[in-house]
Amino acid sequence: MQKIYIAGHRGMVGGAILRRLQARKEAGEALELLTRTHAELDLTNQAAVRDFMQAEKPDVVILAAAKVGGIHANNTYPADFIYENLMIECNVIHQAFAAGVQRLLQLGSSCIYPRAVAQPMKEDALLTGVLEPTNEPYAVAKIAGIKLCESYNRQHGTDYRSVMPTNLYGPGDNFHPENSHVLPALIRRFHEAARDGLEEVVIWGSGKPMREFLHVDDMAEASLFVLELDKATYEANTEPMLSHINVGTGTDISILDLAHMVAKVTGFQGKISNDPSKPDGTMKKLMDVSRLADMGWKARVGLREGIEETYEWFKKSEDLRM
Ligand SMILES: NC(=O)C1=CN([C@@H]2O[C@H](COP(=O)(O)OP(=O)(O)OC[C@H]3O[C@@H](n4cnc5c(N)ncnc54)[C@H](OP(=O)(O)O)[C@@H]3O)[C@@H](O)[C@H]2O)C=CC1
Ligand SMILES: C[C@H]1O[C@H](OP(=O)(O)OP(=O)(O)OC[C@H]2O[C@@H](n3cnc4c(=O)[nH]c(N)nc43)[C@H](O)[C@@H]2O)[C@@H](O)[C@@H](O)C1=O
Repeated sequence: MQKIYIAGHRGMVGGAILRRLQARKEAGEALELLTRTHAELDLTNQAAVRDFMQAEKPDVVILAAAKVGGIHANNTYPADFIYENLMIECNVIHQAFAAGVQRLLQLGSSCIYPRAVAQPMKEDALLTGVLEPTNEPYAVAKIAGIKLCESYNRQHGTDYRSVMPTNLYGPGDNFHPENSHVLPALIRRFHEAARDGLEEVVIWGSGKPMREFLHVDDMAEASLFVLELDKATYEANTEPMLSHINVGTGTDISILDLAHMVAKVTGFQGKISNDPSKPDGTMKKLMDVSRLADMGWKARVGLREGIEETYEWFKKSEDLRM
């Protein structure tokens, strides 16, 4: 029996990972799935995390809990983003180690890479330049997460791995009008405009930035794929001080083209205009996904198909976190 703790199981990614593992358990795999809500266990509380890890002693930890948000939230609450994410990572990774956990997977983000860097971005672009200012505090915390895992591996011989997702979306996303990422924000805004017969929808910034979008089910599958690679394969495809693995689709789209796609899916037929007072952020951040592809994994869900599915979920869901 393998006991797996999924931190952040009520979030978009943690929820998708939990669903996959639950399905495997129902199919007969010997798994014990351990979860705690934020209210039951605040991961920024060191003593609470220590007590939990010591009491439960999981075999494997999946760290999908984090303070997460789009460009506006990152820019408006930088202290929350750096403090909470550093605390969560330090507590979960250190207390997992102290409780004897040998295997751990943590999720970072594509924003760890410098803002002006060769595209597509390879794993070895880490720490080669200046970060994008709109999310620098969050990115610094995510880089610390990678370095925590590498340091425990080097000093203590643990097997702690990191995946770096591109921009994610799908069922369970946060559809808050200001604090969410672009795709859920646009789904909600275009849906409401179509429903209310509005003539115009405004998108933030110039519409020119390019973004790469990965469906959360693909992300959950990739997370478990990396976690379950045998150690020799993982080590042959990474380096001790460059141990993270990019996860993405390898293709991107402009925000304006994305807006047109969401308009089509939601049935909005009016005008799309821009609000140049809002930040563009990084102009391009396309992942080089060859490390993962060489190990045998690639994304499956197409963007249009994924948006249609997410839109159906959005219309049915009563828990939109907004
Ligand atoms: N969404 C995206 O586009 C991307 C996400 N990622 C990374 O993927 C991971 C998962 O993100 P995603 O699923 O989208 O985020 P969500 O916001 O959907 O989920 C995060 C979860 O973490 C929980 N959480 C946050 N703070 C605490 C805390 N102090 N104690 C306990 N639980 C806490 C949240 O609970 P509650 O809501 O109750 O606070 C929530 O359930 C994160 O590491 C994120 O940085 C990386 C790239 C892109
Ligand atoms: C995943 C990644 O997410 C964040 O980075 P980001 O990619 O810049 O995030 P975003 O999804 O919020 O925006 C993408 C683009 O889209 C534009 N845009 C248009 N209209 C809306 C809109 O209505 N909402 C939002 N949020 N953006 C909009 C917006 O101006 C920007 O040009 C990081 O902070 C960090 O958290 C991180 O790692």
